[in-house]
Amino acid sequence: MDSTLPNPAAPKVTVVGTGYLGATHAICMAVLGFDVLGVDVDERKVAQLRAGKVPFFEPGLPEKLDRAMATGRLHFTTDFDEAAAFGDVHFVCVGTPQATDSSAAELKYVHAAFASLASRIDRKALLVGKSTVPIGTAARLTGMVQGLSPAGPELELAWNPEFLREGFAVEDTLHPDRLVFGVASEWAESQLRRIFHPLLADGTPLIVTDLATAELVKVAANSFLATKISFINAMAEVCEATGADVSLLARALSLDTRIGGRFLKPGLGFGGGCLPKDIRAFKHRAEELGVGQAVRFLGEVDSINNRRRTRSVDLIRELAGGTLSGVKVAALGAAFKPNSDDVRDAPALDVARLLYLEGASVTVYDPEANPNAHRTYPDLDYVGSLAEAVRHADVVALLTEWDEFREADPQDLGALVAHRRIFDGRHALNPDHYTAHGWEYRALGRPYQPAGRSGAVAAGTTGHGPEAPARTGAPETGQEGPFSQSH
Ligand SMILES: NC(=O)C1=CN([C@@H]2O[C@H](COP(=O)(O)OP(=O)(O)OC[C@H]3O[C@@H](n4cnc5c(N)ncnc54)[C@H](O)[C@@H]3O)[C@@H](O)[C@H]2O)C=CC1
Ligand SMILES: O=C(O)[C@H]1O[C@H](OP(=O)(O)OP(=O)(O)OC[C@H]2O[C@@H](n3ccc(=O)[nH]c3=O)[C@H](O)[C@@H]2O)[C@H](O)[C@@H](O)[C@@H]1O
Repeated sequence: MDSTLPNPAAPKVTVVGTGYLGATHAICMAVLGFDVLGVDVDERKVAQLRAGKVPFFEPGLPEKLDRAMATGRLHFTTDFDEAAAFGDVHFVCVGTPQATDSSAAELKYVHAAFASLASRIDRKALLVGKSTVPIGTAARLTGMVQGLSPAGPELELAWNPEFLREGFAVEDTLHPDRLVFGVASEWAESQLRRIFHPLLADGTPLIVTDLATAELVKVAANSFLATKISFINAMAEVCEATGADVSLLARALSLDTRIGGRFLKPGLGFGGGCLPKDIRAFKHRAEELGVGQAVRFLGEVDSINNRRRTRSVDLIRELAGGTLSGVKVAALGAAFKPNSDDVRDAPALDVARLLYLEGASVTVYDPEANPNAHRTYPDLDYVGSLAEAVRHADVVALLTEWDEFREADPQDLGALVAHRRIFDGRHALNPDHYTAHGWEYRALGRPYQPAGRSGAVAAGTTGHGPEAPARTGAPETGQEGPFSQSH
């Protein structure tokens, strides 16, 4: 597929909501050859995008934005009149965060975006939801938009859920594992086939289904991923009670090709703007539908995940000698995962906050997320380098597994700290490297390793740390083992 050639037959598309998902979608659509108009209510964001700047950290996206802007096919606006007149296919990518007063999804942005478009569209057109929504939303929106639009039933609705991962957003958009079209008519399907033709021609598997199934595929996928992570973290709890080692357990499990190693990495658990709120909203919606029992386990998945955060604080307190009061902790990482500046429901930042609330003096360093973290928790101390963070630290806590932390030299770090004590919240380090340099090492679900002693297993068999290539030994071709970065 040559994605640089303009496609004269391509419809013009608008993308409403230019956050993590929408900006990526708009930019990639332009790269694929479409004329694209990105629309947002946030004037600052639109101004940044117009100036050729991606408003968040996403590897590879700035280069794609440059390329798309250079073609003259990509524009941004806050004007819905312009958006309604621009094209005949409109993608909606606005946020669906957790409601402030319940575990349900907040749908007011989705309603506003669909209403803003529908009330202005007076001809045959397709509105395509990409936001993650509770099952039944698309059917309800269909009635709403057709009632609002001068075009009436000529205005159709489809759902095209998105599965991209932050940190890999460009790759996942241009080379997705699958496409899902939730449609109510052949015409809607044909429009989506036209738009996604470059990816379909590339062999991307396609599932065409009804609106409800498309909505459900998305929340079911995120629920499965969250459950897999909480499963291994539940095993970590059992390991903590028995002296077993969850790292080796995960490795052994992952070698069963039916289980696989992806999303089986133990540690601080899942966060971000999607998995936590999506499992809660799904459970809430299932209860409304009278099938709450079917997904009751998602409450347990959530609880296991949250317990990892408080357990991390316990281990850091133990490392500090029993109290956190007045203890200087270097918190390495704030983002919910590496290669992202997103701190929404970030386990790392949550642990830093809990340590601070217990009286620790917490110094946070994240290579990209400091500004977002500072906006979220201004009380914590933020510094601009790893060295500044660890200087005079009583305990170092690795909370997000950025390469910079994985690759740090334990001897160099040791020269800066007050005490050589490290908590590895992401199973990202080789314990033996640290203990050999006089560090006390603690990790969730692993036996205690005092300074100067090797672990229960020889380095190299654990698959830990930078020495173990991410994919080595992974049982599924092209997939990561449980010890690699959480892709
Ligand atoms: N972030 C991700 O990696 C993925 C997100 N999703 C889903 O996509 C949706 C969006 O998520 P994010 O991009 O992360 O959220 P975000 O918060 O980064 O972006 C949402 C954008 O929508 C804009 N917006 C709000 N109301 C609007 C309106 N009425 N008209 C126009 N723009 C409006 C906001 O100003 C913001 O720029 C959510 O439903 C999420 O669950 C799905 C897959 C991946
Ligand atoms: O709906 C969404 O927005 C997206 O949510 C997740 O993507 P994302 O949140 O970007 O990040 P993940 O790579 O899934 O990681 C989520 C969290 O799980 C943690 N994780 C991941 C894998 C693992 O083995 N262990 C683990 O603790 C990560 O550290 C991170 O905090 C899904 O992977 C995407 O398919 C989906 O589109």
